[in-house]
Amino acid sequence: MGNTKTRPILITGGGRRIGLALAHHFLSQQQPVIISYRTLYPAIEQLTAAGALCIQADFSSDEGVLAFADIVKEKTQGLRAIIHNAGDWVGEKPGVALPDVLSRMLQIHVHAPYLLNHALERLLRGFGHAASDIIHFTDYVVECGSDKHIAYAASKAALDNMTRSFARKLAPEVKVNAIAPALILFNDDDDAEYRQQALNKSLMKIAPGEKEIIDLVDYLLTSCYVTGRTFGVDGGRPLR
Ligand SMILES: NC(=O)C1=CN([C@@H]2O[C@H](COP(=O)(O)OP(=O)(O)OC[C@H]3O[C@@H](n4cnc5c(N)ncnc54)[C@H](OP(=O)(O)O)[C@@H]3O)[C@@H](O)[C@H]2O)C=CC1
Ligand SMILES: Nc1nc2c(c(=O)[nH]1)N=C([C@H](O)[C@@H](O)CO)CN2
Repeated sequence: MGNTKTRPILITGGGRRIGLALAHHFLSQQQPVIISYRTLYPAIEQLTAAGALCIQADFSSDEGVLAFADIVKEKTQGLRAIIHNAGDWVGEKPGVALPDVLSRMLQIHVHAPYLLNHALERLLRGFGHAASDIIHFTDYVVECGSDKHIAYAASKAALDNMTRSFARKLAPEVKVNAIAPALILFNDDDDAEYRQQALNKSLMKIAPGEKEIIDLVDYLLTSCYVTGRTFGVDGGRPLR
């Protein structure tokens, strides 16, 4: 099996919000962490000081994704897990070219996870039954679509489907699951009217914050049986 505490957990987009919270969570448990970051936030220096290996990467091209994978392979012989947190929430808006929206959404939510899972497969294998994990962060809208984020929803739906494909490919050494959040965190520029509208879309009427995701990630990492599944973290939104 190997000591899972020696193999790092790789988190893409670890420089802010959910990815950053996950990185600090694992570091607090003496679990080694590798993160990708695009923007050099102050948080990156803090993560480095806390012991994380922070690798700059822009996944807007396949070359950028594969270059990142090459660096990861130089830095470690094994991975405990890959958490595909990096994502971009872009809607269809006047003045924004539709081909650019579609390719940008597919690049970060489909190309990056697809290429990284293949490129890093070797680092996940060889440690025994259910010894490694891949977790895809999708979205509640995979179930129902979105009239304002069509390309985003389609790209997350592709990522959801890849969860089952990679689960078939990598079992039983590697479990592959998805987490499909609805509102978890607001963005700083969300105004009061938007915030109230968003809260009213679920039964629970809260934006729960990062811990809701962290707790589910912890569960998935401890399972020896669950794979190929998507877990909604959506406050009962489908029932509204
Ligand atoms: N927050 C929420 O309520 C919800 C979140 N989710 C999903 O959960 C995940 C985390 O959400 P959240 O923390 O809010 O995400 P954020 O949008 O706050 O951050 C996303 C991260 O991904 C990185 N990233 C985006 N595009 C690229 C790229 N082309 N190359 C490299 N890195 C990139 C960003 O880097 P940089 O900071 O440099 O731009 C950032 O670190 C995402 O996949 C999101 O889709 C799903 C539903 C709801
Ligand atoms: N990469 C991101 N994806 C998403 C975000 C975000 O801030 N960054 N936010 C949402 C919304 O919270 C949405 O779930 C509200 O209904 C979706 N995806």
